[in-house]
Amino acid sequence: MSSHDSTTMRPRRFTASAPLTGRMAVPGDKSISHRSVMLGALAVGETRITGLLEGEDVLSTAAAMRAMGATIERDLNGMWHVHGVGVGGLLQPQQALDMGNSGTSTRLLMGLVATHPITATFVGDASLSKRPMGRVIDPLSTMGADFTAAPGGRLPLTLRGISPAVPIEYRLPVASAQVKSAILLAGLNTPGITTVIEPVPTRDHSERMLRGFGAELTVEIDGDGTRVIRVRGEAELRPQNIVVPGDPSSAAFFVVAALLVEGSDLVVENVGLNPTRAALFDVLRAMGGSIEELDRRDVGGEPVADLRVRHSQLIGIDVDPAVVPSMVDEFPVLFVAAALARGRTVTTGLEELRVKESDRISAMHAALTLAGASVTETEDGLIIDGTGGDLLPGTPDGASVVTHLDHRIAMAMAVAGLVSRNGVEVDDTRPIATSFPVFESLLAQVSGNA
Ligand SMILES: O=C(O)C1=C[C@@H](OP(=O)(O)O)[C@@H](O)[C@H](O)C1
Ligand SMILES: C=C(OP(=O)(O)O)C(=O)O
Repeated sequence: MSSHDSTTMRPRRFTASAPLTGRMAVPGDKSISHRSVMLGALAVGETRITGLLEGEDVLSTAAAMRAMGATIERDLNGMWHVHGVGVGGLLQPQQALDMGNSGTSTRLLMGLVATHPITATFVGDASLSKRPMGRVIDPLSTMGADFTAAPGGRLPLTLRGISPAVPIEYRLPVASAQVKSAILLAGLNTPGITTVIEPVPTRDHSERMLRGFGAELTVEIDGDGTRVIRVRGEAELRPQNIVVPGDPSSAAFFVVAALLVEGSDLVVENVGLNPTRAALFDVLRAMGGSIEELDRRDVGGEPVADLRVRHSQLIGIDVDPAVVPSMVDEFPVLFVAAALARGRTVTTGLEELRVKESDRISAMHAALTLAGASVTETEDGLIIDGTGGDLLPGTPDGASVVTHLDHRIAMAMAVAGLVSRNGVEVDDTRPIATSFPVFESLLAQVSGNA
């Protein structure tokens, strides 16, 4: 599908909202959902998953694991049942694996296939086909896998896996949980110890879940914070009962919307607050946002709380680049918060945003500018001078913001529409279904339009 295919695009104008009130729950965490399906598919026996995110990205992972031999079914109560093939037991897929829009599916599955004696071709949509895969091709080649990729190390690509593979010690050149996870998953079916050295911590769901499934995995933290992660190969994974916590990256849109829309007082239930994911909420609090944690608890080995969010006058800040990995997907909606804050917000260190589903720095620069915000683009971030709480003008008649097949641009600009005078026209809402299929219905519910 093309991002400019006007025959099938689904445009929508998001307009000024009534206060967001009541209680709502966001769907399951996307990162944890992908990993639940993958690890379940590698365990021998039945893994049961409650709260799985049923978004297109996770369904791409499930289809690929089925194509490689796992049985994966959803029952009438919404519980997912995965019967795995065992580490080393993945079968050669008969057709190309369609990864849709999902970078996580692609990179993590490349890790799995790399150390099995099978060949798989990975294809994806126009957005995914622009994204760099060299960052996983390099370490997986060192382990012995062989790749034929489109120019620039992109999809479509064919991967010939190898078994036995060679264990490696790899220092991540870029802060990426996907690269880390690809290598750890490759290490599962590799004799000996595979080591990933992570100078900047990224989301640690793979480490937590691999341990939970019974893999021998250790994490050592050096004096300077560098993490050394070792996994012993030829692992035997044991099936698990998994409860997936709510996705903080999805909660982010409603938290920001409630902070910005006057009169809002909203409780977002069951939000995952793993410290490697939750920096957005700290940054918003530092900007003056009222976000209260209620009933902190553990769900599926992850910290979770209900968040009570009340409308607040936000103040611009300089965002510390050290927090970037722990809120990497939340910058589009943070930019919207900054556009309504009093004063200037400066973000730096966001180079990775340029290689997500879209170049999120330039996409948000263009989108917010069209909606009437005051935004300057730099090499590695945006500088935003906020309105001080006044509504944004909104997009002019006949013009719409371009989402470039990027769900987070679509949802961030939907939130901008709620605090605009004329509304914000988004060119295509279809990408929202990759991570948050019920976004629009939840928005209608909490703003009293259901
Ligand atoms: O490991 C994961 O589940 C993810 C890691 C991040 O990507 P990078 O590893 O490319 O930073 C993030 O942007 C993505 O949405 C999910
Ligand atoms: C970057 C994202 O996902 P992925 O890399 O899996 O496409 C995201 O969900 O914002």
